[in-house]
Amino acid sequence: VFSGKVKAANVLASAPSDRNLGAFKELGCKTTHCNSEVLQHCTVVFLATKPSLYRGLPRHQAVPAPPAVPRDHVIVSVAAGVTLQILEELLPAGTKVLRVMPNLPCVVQEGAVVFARGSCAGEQEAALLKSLLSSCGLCEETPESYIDIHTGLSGSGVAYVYLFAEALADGAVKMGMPSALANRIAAQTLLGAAKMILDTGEHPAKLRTDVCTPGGTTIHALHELEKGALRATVMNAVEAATVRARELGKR
Ligand SMILES: NC(=O)C1=CN([C@@H]2O[C@H](COP(=O)(O)OP(=O)(O)OC[C@H]3O[C@@H](n4cnc5c(N)ncnc54)[C@H](OP(=O)(O)O)[C@@H]3O)[C@@H](O)[C@H]2O)C=CC1
Ligand SMILES: O=C(O)[C@@H]1CCC=N1
Repeated sequence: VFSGKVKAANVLASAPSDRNLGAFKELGCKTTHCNSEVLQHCTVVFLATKPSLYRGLPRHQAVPAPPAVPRDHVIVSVAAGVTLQILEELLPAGTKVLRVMPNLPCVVQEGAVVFARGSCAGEQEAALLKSLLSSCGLCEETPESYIDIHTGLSGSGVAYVYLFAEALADGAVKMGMPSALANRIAAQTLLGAAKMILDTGEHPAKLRTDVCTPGGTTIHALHELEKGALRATVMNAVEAATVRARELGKR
């Protein structure tokens, strides 16, 4: 909607309450509390409920679809861990289904999204989804096995980055800088560092070395981060979220 690729008036969002629907209304999207209305009016349907909702559902009933999901519909799930196999078991046979893992910065069109397609979804559905989601940022089709890893790296990863941003700013506050300024500078530091990786194509280790003046400030700071095992801790975090995503997929 933000990119202009989809007209807000052509979007119909459904949820039991108005908790999240207000944001859709503000954008000019239509809303309902009746899921089957979405199936009636829309051919591309995103399932964005919590993964736990899929657990224990009887086969072929993930979508209350009287009488079934029509053959021209494309169903896209964003639920962490919920596999294509589970989705295909839950949906009527022959349903074109794709599985996506987005991350929060999609809302500012700087997201990182990967997706994989089910056995009945072809090139056409993959191209449609890629075209829609490319407006949210980087969007790649990958083997399904990468989706849980992407969840640990990026879906959840933005939260680790926020924690790091908060810690950077807190360090500056400790040293006497006002919090609002420290937060803005911490965010710009992350943005600039990320842009350098993407624009130069350099490995982060090379760029990090470039910042380290011999005997200077950075190497003293990096020594502290190594003593705190920052790298091993972050690797453990990615692993923990990936393992959890795999658990969420178990029925
Ligand atoms: N948060 C994130 O950064 C990311 C989340 N995800 C995935 O997105 C999904 C949603 O997570 P999140 O946005 O955090 O959770 P939210 O609770 O904000 O959103 C879930 C929505 O599902 C609605 N809902 C619940 N039951 C039904 C139902 N039977 N039919 C239709 N809608 C229903 C809820 O309605 P109501 O508003 O009435 O409660 C709510 O609006 C999860 O599967 C998660 O794994 C994936 C990537 C990133
Ligand atoms: O925490 C979660 O389970 C979801 C999936 C990725 C980001 N948030």
